[in-house]
Amino acid sequence: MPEQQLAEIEKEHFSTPLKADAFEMDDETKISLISEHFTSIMEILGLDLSDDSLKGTPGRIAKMYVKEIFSGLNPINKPVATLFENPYRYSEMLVEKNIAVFSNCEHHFVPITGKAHVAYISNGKVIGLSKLNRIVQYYSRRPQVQERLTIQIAEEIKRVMGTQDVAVIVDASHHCVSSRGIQDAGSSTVTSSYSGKFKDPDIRNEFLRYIGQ
Ligand SMILES: Nc1nc2c(ncn2[C@@H]2O[C@H](COP(=O)(O)OP(=O)(O)OP(=O)(O)O)[C@@H](O)[C@H]2O)c(=O)[nH]1
Ligand SMILES: [Zn+2]
Repeated sequence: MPEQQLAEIEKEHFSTPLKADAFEMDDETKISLISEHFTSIMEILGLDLSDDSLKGTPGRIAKMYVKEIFSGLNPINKPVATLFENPYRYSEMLVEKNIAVFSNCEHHFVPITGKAHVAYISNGKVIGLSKLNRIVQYYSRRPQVQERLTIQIAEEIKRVMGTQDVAVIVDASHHCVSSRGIQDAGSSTVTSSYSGKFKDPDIRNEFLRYIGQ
């Protein structure tokens, strides 16, 4: 098994709970099995799978789970960060704000949608901006709780940039709260992670000002 897959299974307090054999099955087998199981779910619900519009749904869902919305479970899909030298000696914080978050709640498997705002202070290198968006997208593409998503994004930026000076805010709506259950469409959930220099209230406030909070 590739090293990054093993590393993902070895548990940190912020790791997604994964089975030891999580990556032993290939994607095509996962898609085929999920499709079979989803066929059963739809049949139990009473749907007629010979219908032209419904018949492809189990396969579509299986492919979507493995290749799209849960593709971030497999560290093979983790974005590789492009780092650059910092000859211009930019030493202030860099903020990437309003990064789209499309995730799914691990309790109900319905969407979590919102925004992430991330910041770091360079420890020598700078990162290609889009890689910050990609890190957010990668960890969003798992069944999630927002607290863990926030920490996973922060830990990955710290690891890649070799600095503790990282801040992350996620502001998201949970469809399990809006479309079912309590059915409160107006509320959203804000989570944050501040490390290193961002523990300083002045630095933290500068970040909050940039993101308009
Ligand atoms: N802390 C946290 N809770 C979450 C998150 N996403 C969903 N939840 C909550 O997880 C809880 C699951 O509670 P249960 O009581 O087992 O589920 P339920 O019967 O469907 O609860 P209701 O949503 O209240 O109908 C709910 O209160 C959800 O709102 C998240 O990202 N973080
Ligand atoms: Zn939920």
